[in-house]
Amino acid sequence: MPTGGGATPVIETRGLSKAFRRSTAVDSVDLTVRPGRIYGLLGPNGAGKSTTLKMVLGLLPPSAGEVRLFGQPWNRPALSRVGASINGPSFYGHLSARQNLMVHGHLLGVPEAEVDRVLASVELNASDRKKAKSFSTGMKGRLALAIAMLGNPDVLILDEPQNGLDPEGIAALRTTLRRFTDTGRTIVLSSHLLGEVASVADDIGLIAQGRLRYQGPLADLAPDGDLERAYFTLTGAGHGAGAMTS
Ligand SMILES: Nc1ncnc2c1ncn2[C@@H]1O[C@H](COP(=O)(O)OP(=O)(O)OP(=O)(O)O)[C@@H](O)[C@H]1O
Repeated sequence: MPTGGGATPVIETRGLSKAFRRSTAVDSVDLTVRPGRIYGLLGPNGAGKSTTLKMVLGLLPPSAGEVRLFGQPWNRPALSRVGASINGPSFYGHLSARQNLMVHGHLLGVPEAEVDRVLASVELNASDRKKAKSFSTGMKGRLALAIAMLGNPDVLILDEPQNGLDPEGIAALRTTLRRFTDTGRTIVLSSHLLGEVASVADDIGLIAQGRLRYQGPLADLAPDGDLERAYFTLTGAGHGAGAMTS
């Protein structure tokens, strides 16, 4: 597996900040996401994860700081190399998985064969006519992932992709994500669940109250192996929030 040690970061933020009227959601965050890695952006509810990812994707303008993509200042053409799923699955409920992908594929100019390849990679059945609105949470998640993967992006940005999945779904997602990064590509995913991020990520960015409290390999987050204690120490959260870590 590539480690991306000395390679140009795929995503970098420097001093990235976002102030809303009443609060600072993201406060001078310096992310460094290296190629070939699964980077887990971890933090409690309201920590600033989604806001950070939205600024990386150009969906929200930063109040201060900068985003670099593939070693260049943020630019829209570079986004064609980035697939994303933000704010939960979004698709046409009255269409099947394949029909949904065909719509998105058409917009991206993606050939039909690519649609079928992506469907297969998330283990959705191309001939299944079931409508997306009646999908299980796991199937909806796989469809959202497939939409993000269309067009063969170099980077996937996924906001809480494990939300609502059962252990089997999380294991299947892990396999799909690992297959993606095995070819040198990169994933950034956010989660407020320590256990879920720890089960997939190579690197961790731990954010709390808008500030980055830790960034580096998962293995170095808690050298003594006690991830939960490290999480609470770094986020300043009370142990009353223990349920959020499993
Ligand atoms: N459009 C907005 N207007 C005002 N405040 C906002 C807006 N979007 C987010 N916030 C606030 O910014 C803070 C960070 O929110 P954000 O959604 O980035 O957190 P998060 O880490 O993704 O949380 P969660 O795990 O709950 O999704 C929160 O206090 C939130 O209420």
